[in-house]
Amino acid sequence: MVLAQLGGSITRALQQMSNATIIDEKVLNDCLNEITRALLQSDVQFKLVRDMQTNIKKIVNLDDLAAGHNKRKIIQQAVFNELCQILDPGKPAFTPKKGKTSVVMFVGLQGSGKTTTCTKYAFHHQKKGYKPALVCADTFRAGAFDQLKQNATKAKIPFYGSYTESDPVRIAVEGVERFKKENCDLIIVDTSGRHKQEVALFEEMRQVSEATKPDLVIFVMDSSIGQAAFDQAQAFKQSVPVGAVIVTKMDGHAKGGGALSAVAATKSPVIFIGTGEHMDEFEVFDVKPFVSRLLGMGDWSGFMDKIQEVVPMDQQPELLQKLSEGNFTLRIMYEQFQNILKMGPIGQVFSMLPGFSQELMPKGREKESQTKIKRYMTMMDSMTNEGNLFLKLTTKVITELDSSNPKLMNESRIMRIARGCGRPIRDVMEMLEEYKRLAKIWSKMKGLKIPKKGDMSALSRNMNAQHMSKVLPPQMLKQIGGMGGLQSLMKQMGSSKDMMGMFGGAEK
Ligand SMILES: Nc1nc2c(ncn2[C@@H]2O[C@H](COP(=O)(O)OP(=O)(O)OP(=O)(O)O)[C@@H](O)[C@H]2O)c(=O)[nH]1
Repeated sequence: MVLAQLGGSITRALQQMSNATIIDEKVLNDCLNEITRALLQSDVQFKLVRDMQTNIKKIVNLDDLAAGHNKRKIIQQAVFNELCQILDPGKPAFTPKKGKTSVVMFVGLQGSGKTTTCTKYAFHHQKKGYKPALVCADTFRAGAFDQLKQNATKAKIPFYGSYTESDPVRIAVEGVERFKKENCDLIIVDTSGRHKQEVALFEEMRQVSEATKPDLVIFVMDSSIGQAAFDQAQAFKQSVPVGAVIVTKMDGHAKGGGALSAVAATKSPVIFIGTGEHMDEFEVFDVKPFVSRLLGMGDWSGFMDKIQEVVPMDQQPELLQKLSEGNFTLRIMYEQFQNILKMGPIGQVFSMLPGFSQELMPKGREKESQTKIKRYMTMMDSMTNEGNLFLKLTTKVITELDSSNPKLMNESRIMRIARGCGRPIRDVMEMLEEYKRLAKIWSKMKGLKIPKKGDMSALSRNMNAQHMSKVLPPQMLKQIGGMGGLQSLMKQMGSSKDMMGMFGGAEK
């Protein structure tokens, strides 16, 4: 996944350095060399890496380190600042306004994912209430119009193009005019690509740009182009006024460091990344959370957003209430499993937690745990649900799924469940053991203060390190630096709403 290896290497270099008893110039240099190597291997341009190393050396004061301050944090902060600096050109990209016509032109080499990305970009804005439209000014590649037409039809986005007209400028102008009349507020022009940077391509791009006067030109770059990224991005910038970058195929094996180089070359921010072939495999790109995840520092706000995305708002207060009562039922476990499956790759979600790098969750393991979750859910489907009584207390009916007393799961019930789902008895027992383990963890949440509006971010605000340490997997807790590390982390976090508060000094 996205630069995971780089993040892992940097985290290891920092770890090694903070293990050293005395931090002198040599130890610092070793650490920086290690980080430099990792960046170069990830295809970040040589000059950028060299400048970064010089800057860090200027910033990091060895006397501070010797005085016993948190060495790892000081260097990590410096690396964080430098990477943010590279990725943040200092001015935001143009953002289209709803109800006011904007023209956005896409440029990039053939196969970079330009056409796919145009549709993703249109679809993203459509979901936000914009009225987008697509114009296919790619007359170079046979089939380009059909591809755009197909994508646009799928997303129900109006499109314009021609099978016969060979002049891209004419098509672009006609398309933009048509959609202006139709009051579209986001007109996206897809242009031709070439296999390599050619004079003809740049000339065509320049003409389309002059004729349509785009508010924004987006340079689309394939993340796997490696060290060529800087030069390629610069060549495009010299022909048209590139104002933003979208890096595609970040889901592949690409090292991804080229993205950093492209920003430096175009002095334009990365605004989205493409993470798959499908329409919604498209993520807004934010510098600080990205770098933070890269360095294993976590992205608390991203994590909370992810949770809010999957636990429907109306279920949140109820869930919190139950947890605060220490009432963790099998049904809650079932619902949480459902949520975990909805969250997407677990490694990706965990990488948002501080101290946990994505590299730690090997791909195979991820699949394994998803399969296990699904297996547990199948078994739970054989448990008594509504209408099928488990216990009848005087006023309340409790089903197996709603019980929080595992002792009531006797042998005959276990045998019935195993028969019902066609799994061996030991599997059902394993699932119940897992439930007991989780129930024990969550019982520690008893007494948690429930915020009035009951949202998940408020939950984390009220969590103290004690609560948190009991919920985190032991391996993760160890990574953060045990209870002490967690306490200081939470203190630094202040408000978990914005984990970046932790990096207060990172603000420029
Ligand atoms: N895995 C993955 N594939 C992608 C992504 N973006 C685009 N692709 C694929 O990359 C291939 C090329 O994408 P296109 O959109 O056709 O490329 P293009 O740059 O428009 O090519 P031209 O129109 O010839 O200039 C297609 O197979 C896309 O499905 C991405 O983020 N991840």
